[in-house]
Amino acid sequence: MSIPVVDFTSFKLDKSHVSDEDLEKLGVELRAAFTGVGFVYLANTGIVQSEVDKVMAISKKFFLLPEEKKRPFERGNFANSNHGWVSFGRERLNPRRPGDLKESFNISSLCPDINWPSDGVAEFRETLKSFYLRCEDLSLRVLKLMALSLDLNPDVFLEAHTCMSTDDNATTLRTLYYPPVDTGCVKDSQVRCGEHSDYGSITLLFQGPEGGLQVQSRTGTYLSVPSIPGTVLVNIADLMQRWTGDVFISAVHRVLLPSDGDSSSRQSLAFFVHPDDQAVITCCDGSNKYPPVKALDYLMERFGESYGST
Ligand SMILES: O=C(O)CCC(=O)C(=O)O
Ligand SMILES: [Fe+2]
Repeated sequence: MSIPVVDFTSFKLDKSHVSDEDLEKLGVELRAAFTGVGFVYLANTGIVQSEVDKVMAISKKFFLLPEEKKRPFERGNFANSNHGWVSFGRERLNPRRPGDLKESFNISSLCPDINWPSDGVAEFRETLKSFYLRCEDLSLRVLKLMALSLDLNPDVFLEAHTCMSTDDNATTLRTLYYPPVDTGCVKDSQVRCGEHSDYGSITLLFQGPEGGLQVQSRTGTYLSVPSIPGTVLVNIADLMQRWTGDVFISAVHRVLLPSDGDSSSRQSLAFFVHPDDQAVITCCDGSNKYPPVKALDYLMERFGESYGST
């Protein structure tokens, strides 16, 4: 089993016309990926590598700032409870392991009066905001294709994602930084990013050239997921698996330690798409396999597991 690459040219960003035939073709390809391994690489989406590189470069500049410059932006200091900087080791995506060897910054609010890092990273705000909006655009295209691919009303997922980029929707652009690993300080079973599946509807993922991501296949073995420049990795998250009555698969993934002697850092960007806070997620095939759940209630429960509190 491997992760397919799908050519998204016919529905790329900024394209206003797409034929029904092209939509159907893309739907069939996405369906095969999402019912199989749960991950797909999209090529030619309109989001180009130079945009990704720019976001990674300004992010790295932020992460390398002295701690006192980052502290004021810590997650917990904002009205939006998930927005902000998450310090090194703070999060455990697999609660059975020690804290992940990474730090991150969550952009969960685009509210105009929010305080952004600017000292030494003047372009941080504009670069991340515009990347957020590009990812939002692409996600809506993917959500439409997913509904079509299941022969559902093409708006069934879109109707539950009408408030992205407002405080009534938890969608988050997260920039991640994995510093060089100091093997002398690594705790037993500690890794860069513990085994987990994502919480929301879908995730767009961009890895730096280092790669390192691994995805668990249906048979339980882990596949290496290299970085393919110019592509966007898209994966199904848990609430979408539940929404589709387990038709689309939310696969477990992780990032282990680099090999001995590898002292490189690693970066990635994840755009976690969530339904609107008040959206009630009910199995779209009418199966009632899972009881209806409000998107925000579901998310809060999951955050409680990865941060050790709600
Ligand atoms: O850094 C990566 O490549 C993966 C990160 C991830 O899976 C996550 O933050 O949910
Ligand atoms: Fe993840």
